[in-house]
Amino acid sequence: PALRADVVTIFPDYLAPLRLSLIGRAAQTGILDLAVHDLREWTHDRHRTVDDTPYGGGAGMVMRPEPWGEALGALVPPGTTPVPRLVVPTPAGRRFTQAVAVELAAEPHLVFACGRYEGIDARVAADAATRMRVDEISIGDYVLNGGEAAVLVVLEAVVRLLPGVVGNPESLTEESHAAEHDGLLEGPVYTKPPVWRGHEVPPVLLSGDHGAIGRWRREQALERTARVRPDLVPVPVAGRGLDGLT
Ligand SMILES: Nc1cc(-c2ccc3ccn(Cc4ccc(CN5CCCCC5)cc4)c3c2)n[nH]1
Repeated sequence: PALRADVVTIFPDYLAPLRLSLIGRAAQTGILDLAVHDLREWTHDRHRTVDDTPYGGGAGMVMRPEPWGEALGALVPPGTTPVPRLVVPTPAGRRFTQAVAVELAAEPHLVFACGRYEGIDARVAADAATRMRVDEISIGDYVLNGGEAAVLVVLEAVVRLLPGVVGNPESLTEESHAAEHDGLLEGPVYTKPPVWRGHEVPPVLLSGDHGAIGRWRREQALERTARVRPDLVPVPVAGRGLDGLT
């Protein structure tokens, strides 16, 4: 497979959507080798306890280190090659962007640790870091109840970049945030009918003048980016003039 992905969670059913559509097909065709594991497999008490009260006080509960240590030890035994990257979703992680998705898509093996409660005992990541690259990732500045939704987001963004997953690889380079698109947002898209409820498709798109269409689309991308995401509008660097922006 191009990518092996192990997901550890106390809610394995939450990852069921990964069996659908594009990602499901990638798993079926063997491009992706996906395994979802229930963390409670690595508990040994009658109540299969995975959480406990936080040292230092504070609200909520913290996930105990022992089950995580055993789970990661079982999935990544010492000496495993290639060494996987451990992706730990957290509000306190580095920002997940298209560039990070491209980075992760180049990895042969990803292990996702889905936390719940107020998070995972910090020693789990510290201990794992002695054996693998630990990547704490935030999918945005808002607080979820756990890491599972973040794993769905990360895996969707990563798997669609793998060769053979998306029918038309061209579509991967013309979209928003793609480096080839200068990281601009893509403009509006249209299909038949040419007029719908009185709304016309911009005539240039029906003109067949591909130069004009390309310029129009660029202008639309710049306009939309300036309106919706001014932070993404490239600032012309001295000496580089407008190249690539015309
Ligand atoms: N991008 C993004 C990812 C996540 C995410 C990912 C993984 C887990 C695991 C648990 N939660 C819930 C949660 C809630 C509140 C806090 C705040 N923190 C608690 C300790 C004391 C200081 C404050 C932390 C964790 C998660 C949340 N949310 N958003």
